[in-house]
Amino acid sequence: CVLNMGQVEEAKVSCLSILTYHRELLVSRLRSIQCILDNLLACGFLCEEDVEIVQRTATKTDQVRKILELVQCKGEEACEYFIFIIYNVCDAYIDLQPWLKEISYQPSNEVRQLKVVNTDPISRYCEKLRHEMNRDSSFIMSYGQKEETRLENLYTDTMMELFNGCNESQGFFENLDQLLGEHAVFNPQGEIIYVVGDAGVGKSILLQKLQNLWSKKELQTDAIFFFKFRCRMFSLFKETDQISLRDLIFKHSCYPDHDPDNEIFDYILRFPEKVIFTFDGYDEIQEDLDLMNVPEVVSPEGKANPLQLLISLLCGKLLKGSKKVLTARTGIEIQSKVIRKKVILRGFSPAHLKTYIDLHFKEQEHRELVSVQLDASPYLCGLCSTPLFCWIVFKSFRHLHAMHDSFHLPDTCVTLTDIFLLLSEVFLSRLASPAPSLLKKSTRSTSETFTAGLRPLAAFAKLALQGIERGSFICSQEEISACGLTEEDVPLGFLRPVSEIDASGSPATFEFIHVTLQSFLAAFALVLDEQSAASSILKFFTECSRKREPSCLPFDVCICSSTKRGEKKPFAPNEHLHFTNLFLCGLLSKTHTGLMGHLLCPISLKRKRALLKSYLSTSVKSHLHGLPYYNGNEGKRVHVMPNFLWMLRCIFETGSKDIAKVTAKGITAGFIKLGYCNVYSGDCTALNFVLQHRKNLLGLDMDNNNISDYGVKQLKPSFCKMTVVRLCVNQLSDSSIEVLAEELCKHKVVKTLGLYNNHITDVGAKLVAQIIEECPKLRVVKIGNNKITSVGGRYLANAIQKSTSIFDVGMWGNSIRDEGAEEFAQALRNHPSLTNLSLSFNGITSKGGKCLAEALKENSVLRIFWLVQNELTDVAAPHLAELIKANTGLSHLWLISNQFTVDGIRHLAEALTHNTDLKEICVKGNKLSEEEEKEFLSEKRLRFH
Ligand SMILES: Nc1ncnc2c1ncn2[C@@H]1O[C@H](COP(=O)(O)OP(=O)(O)OP(=O)(O)O)[C@@H](O)[C@H]1O
Repeated sequence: CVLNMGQVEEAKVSCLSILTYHRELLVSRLRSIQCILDNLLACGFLCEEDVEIVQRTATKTDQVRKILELVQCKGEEACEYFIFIIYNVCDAYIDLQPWLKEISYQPSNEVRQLKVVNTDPISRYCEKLRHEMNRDSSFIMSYGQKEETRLENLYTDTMMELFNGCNESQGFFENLDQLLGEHAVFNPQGEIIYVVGDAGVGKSILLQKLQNLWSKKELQTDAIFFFKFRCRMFSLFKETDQISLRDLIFKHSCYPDHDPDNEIFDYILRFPEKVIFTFDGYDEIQEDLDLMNVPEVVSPEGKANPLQLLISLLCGKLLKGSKKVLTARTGIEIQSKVIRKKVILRGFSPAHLKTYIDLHFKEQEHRELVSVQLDASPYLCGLCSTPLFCWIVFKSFRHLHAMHDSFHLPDTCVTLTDIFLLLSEVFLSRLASPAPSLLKKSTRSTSETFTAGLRPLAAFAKLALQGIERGSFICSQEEISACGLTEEDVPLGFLRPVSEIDASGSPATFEFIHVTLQSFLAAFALVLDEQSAASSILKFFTECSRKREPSCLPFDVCICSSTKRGEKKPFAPNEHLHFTNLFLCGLLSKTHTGLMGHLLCPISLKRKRALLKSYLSTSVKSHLHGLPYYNGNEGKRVHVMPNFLWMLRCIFETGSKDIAKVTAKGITAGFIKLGYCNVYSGDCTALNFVLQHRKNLLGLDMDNNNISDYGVKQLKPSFCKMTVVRLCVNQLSDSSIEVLAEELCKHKVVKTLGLYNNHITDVGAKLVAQIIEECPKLRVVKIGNNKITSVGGRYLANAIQKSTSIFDVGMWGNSIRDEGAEEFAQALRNHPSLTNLSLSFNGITSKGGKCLAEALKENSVLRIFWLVQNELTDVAAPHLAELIKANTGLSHLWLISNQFTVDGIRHLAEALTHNTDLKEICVKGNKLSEEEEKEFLSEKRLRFH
């Protein structure tokens, strides 16, 4: 080995003297003594007796001293091997790696021949973690335990949309590695990587994929520990339970088998950045906030209630710097200051759905059959963009095929209730003897399957309801038996064992395979229950309609708590209750009277249906009446709340035209704002179901949702009434614009069309141009941040030129460049109505700028012109100056972030002296120094800030 210490000139220094020279450092920094001893012993440098002597030494530092003494006694070879162990097992000797660098250590060829076995507790623990993680994450649960599918055979990417602290979309992740990295961090002080999404959108599977990649060392991260927790586990502890962070990690995640000196935990405390935590399902914690009255935990050694430990971890009071991914259902808000980055899962895109079909169905014939049926039903496609629903639908296809030899879903319009009924039918059909394989025909109809399975179904339903009422998603063996379920019933598929807390080997607790299934079964229990008063079916409606403050994480000090003390389950999210209500509506719908009539007494069924109908009609009326209306430019407007969406979903699920009519009539405003309401494509069918009964025209703002092309297709029949169509930030592609062009041009009532931040290309731009040309009332078109080039720019400019109504056009963030700018210049010459135009972020250079400026001299209507962040230079300045001098009536000119220098700006400033109409030119972010800007201080209309 080579010692490079400056004073010694590239000379070979013996390892023995290195050990002498650096003795002090080694004594203070060397940990994991056992691994050194094991290897020295295995290679014969030490004998058993030596090892015993070391072990008998009292303190760690003395042990190191003893080892150094021994190896130095044994000679140069032993000393070299000693250093080689440190070099080889770098994880365990992380503190000594800089030292190895400092001495420029390179192992000699001789020592390389010797074997080093990593017996370091930390490394062994990491291996165990990876091994267990791999075992636990390799399969996706399927129907019952027997039919598990390998994760890699079914996992399909989903859309992961990024958001900043102001909840503005920042685009999409391309791969999972980006989740943990620095990409899209909007708050470096925040500790939580917050992943939210609707029920069944794939939050747990995303974490599972992350775990699986890490276990195979395929995740780009240097984290060596990974602890996964499900938040529902924290509900299992008693209020009085106190545990330490060590117990939380070791006893409830993965236990270290060999760690006599507690090195692993020490290491975790010292290097929290080496740790990844995933906490799945924050919405499932049902604890009372009062717990948080206990003092905050900050000591890693102290004991505390597990929930409090969780909060301390999440806030960074414990293990600050560790990576923490927290998932929750949409709607659970936590304060931005603890969030590091935020991701919203959007489910399968059409391309993902195609991949998923291919993974799910091996036979080409089946793939085609499924695709054809999906293509025929945008509603079904919308449902299938949620992976859970997609999985059930596809499983049902399979089941139908196996049982009835058919490959068709029963109805063209499938509701969520239908989907969960299908799933239950599949489970219950297991009770029957397998269908004769040759004939492949099932002798049982759906109602026969349900009637035959009524006993276990009712028992599962009761169990589910009890859980929902208690706010618990886990049930014990006793509860299962108490509901009348037998050992044979459990494997039917509704339940699965909870593995994490399986201490004795046999799982003592179970959970429903999915919370949404539990909600469905709870609704079933409400319908089937003939003991309680009929009105008890409405109990969750009452609970959901109770006014709540927005839910907030109970982060004691660092996160707001908007709830009153003492209220039971103050922050308990009620989405599963909403789902229960929704399924109740479905089960009591007219469509399912036939089936339900077999399962409970017809009089009782009739009473429940009538009760539900009358409740819904009354409550929708009072809900609409109570909404805050205000007057805007477009007349009476209303901004509806997410609860309204749930109401729409319920109404659709009932299939009742009467209630839909009542609702349509109750919307007295001419403009509904449904922005940021988490509307997904499937909701559009519900909306359309109601809107088709509306007589008057309506403006609809659905910006910032997740509607996608499927949603637009479902809204098709409603566009005839729409004066305002706002679908900005909604994942729309050109096929949506096709639908819009067809409908809007047919009815010609549209005044505002909002489409910014979608995926529209030149093909869509041509269709928007058609809408502009053919709709004489259209005033506002926002089509910024799409993928339009000069080709699409030309279509749009031509259409604008012909329109006499168009007033405001937003075209920012495309790439129409100079060619497009020239077309717009043509359109602007003498345009009679266009008052506000944005061509910002469009790659326009001075050439395009010149054309625009010249054309605008012949325009006296345009007031506000945006050319922000283009490539205009001083070359364009004289032309803009001419325009300014022409005094056309332009009042605001935005030239932020172009490439003007002081010379160019001088032209503009001089021109301004000839103009009285221009209120301001904003030239912030051009190429002027602060010193240069001072020259223009006297011209207040030239703004640099
Ligand atoms: N990326 C994916 N690829 C393939 N299948 C998926 C994917 N994501 C989800 N699924 C399917 O959907 C089911 C439900 O997903 P998951 O449990 O992850 O949803 P979730 O968002 O955690 O729902 P919840 O909020 O209700 O707990 C999975 O069991 C799986 O069958």
